[in-house]
Amino acid sequence: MTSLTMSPATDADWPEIFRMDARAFALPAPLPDEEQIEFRAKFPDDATYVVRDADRIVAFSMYFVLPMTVPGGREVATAGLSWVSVAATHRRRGLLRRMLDTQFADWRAAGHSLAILTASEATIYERFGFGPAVFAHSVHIDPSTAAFRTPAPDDSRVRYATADEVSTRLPDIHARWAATRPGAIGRPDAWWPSIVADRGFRRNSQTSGLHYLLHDDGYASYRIDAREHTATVDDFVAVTDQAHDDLWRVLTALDLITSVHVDLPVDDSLPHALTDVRAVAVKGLSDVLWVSILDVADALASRVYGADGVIVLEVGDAYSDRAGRYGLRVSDGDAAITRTDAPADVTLDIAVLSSLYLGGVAARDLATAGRITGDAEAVRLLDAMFRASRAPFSGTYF
Ligand SMILES: CC(=O)SCCNC(=O)CCNC(=O)[C@H](O)C(C)(C)COP(=O)(O)OP(=O)(O)OC[C@H]1O[C@@H](n2cnc3c(N)ncnc32)[C@H](O)[C@@H]1OP(=O)(O)O
Repeated sequence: MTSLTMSPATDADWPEIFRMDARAFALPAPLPDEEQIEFRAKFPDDATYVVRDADRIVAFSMYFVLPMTVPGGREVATAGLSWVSVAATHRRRGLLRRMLDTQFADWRAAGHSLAILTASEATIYERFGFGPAVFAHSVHIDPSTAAFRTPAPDDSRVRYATADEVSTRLPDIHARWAATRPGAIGRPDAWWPSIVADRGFRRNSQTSGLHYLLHDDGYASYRIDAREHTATVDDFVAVTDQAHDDLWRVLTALDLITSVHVDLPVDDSLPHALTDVRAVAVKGLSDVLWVSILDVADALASRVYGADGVIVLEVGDAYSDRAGRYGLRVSDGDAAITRTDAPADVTLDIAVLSSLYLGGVAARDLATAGRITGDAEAVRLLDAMFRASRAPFSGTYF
């Protein structure tokens, strides 16, 4: 390990970083130049690390600063860990741990109270205090049975749009949507070109480019698989219920399409708007966003709660220094948090508290699974406090 050094990435490192990450993430390699340029434009200069073995790069990690909506509607700047890769030649020698130790210190120094990530595997990040916090249903919709209960409006405001129109309209629509959903991740300006660009490596020879549907209060993009006659929704954002239904009326009535595939929030209203609830078949449940609370008092004070009350949490943390006893006093939905010596009502790990944070996992279920201990009354209160009015949905993979 002594020959291994860690330092911020320099401009000259990027071609090698792209080669290494393409190998690690099983992406097509080499990545075309235009895609490398697009990716590079998304990365901040001051938040990237490489590990070198002599003069070769053998590991990389970075983070974005990403706004995330928390229950109650406040937007919190989070540290979004991403592009973590360790060369197959150097795996399981502690490089991920070493990079994360540095990232954690950076996040703390920058004053972030929350870190987030989209995980390649579900067994890696709990040891660092991350818990799965946002889930999505992967669904297949059968257009032949997907009839809406109410007639279509005469004046549907959904239209096909060009990439240029979409580029102009999406940022505003997306920001308006993000304010309505806990867990929604805001997209930095530098991300839009690559989201709309529809680059070739995201499709195979049978798959169409992106088709864009636009509404004053929403949009959707999808691709068609010409051999399977399926459509896969790439992005779906609706600020209003009307936009949601108007867009889905179009997407569920695409001629010659036998199945529409999409990831939906777990509380999406679509099945209930249809005459046949089985038209929306849930094929899987995925853990789309992991959260780690970095500063317990700050993070817990940022969100709004579903029930008032007083509870003492005994938080465990085997990775860093978040362990301790925290008193949570909620009044009119707002919390005051203090360190306390009072007896604990419930005991839970920092990863479990992080899973609860956005309201996407119920305290009751975690207690049933043995991940929270405490008497039934305390668990009921914890459950009621951490509920959110809507299931969280992040909407962006990074
Ligand atoms: C946020 C993101 O970017 S998610 C993407 C993560 N990257 C990938 O999946 C790309 C392919 N994989 C890799 O590049 C690497 O295998 C990594 C990054 C997952 C792991 O890197 P390594 O340097 O091998 O991990 P490191 O040796 O530091 O292990 C740290 C701990 O995590 C554990 N661990 C590492 N990888 C895994 C895994 N895939 N599954 C379960 N546990 C794992 C190790 O056993 C070790 O446990 P311990 O310290 O508690 O005993």
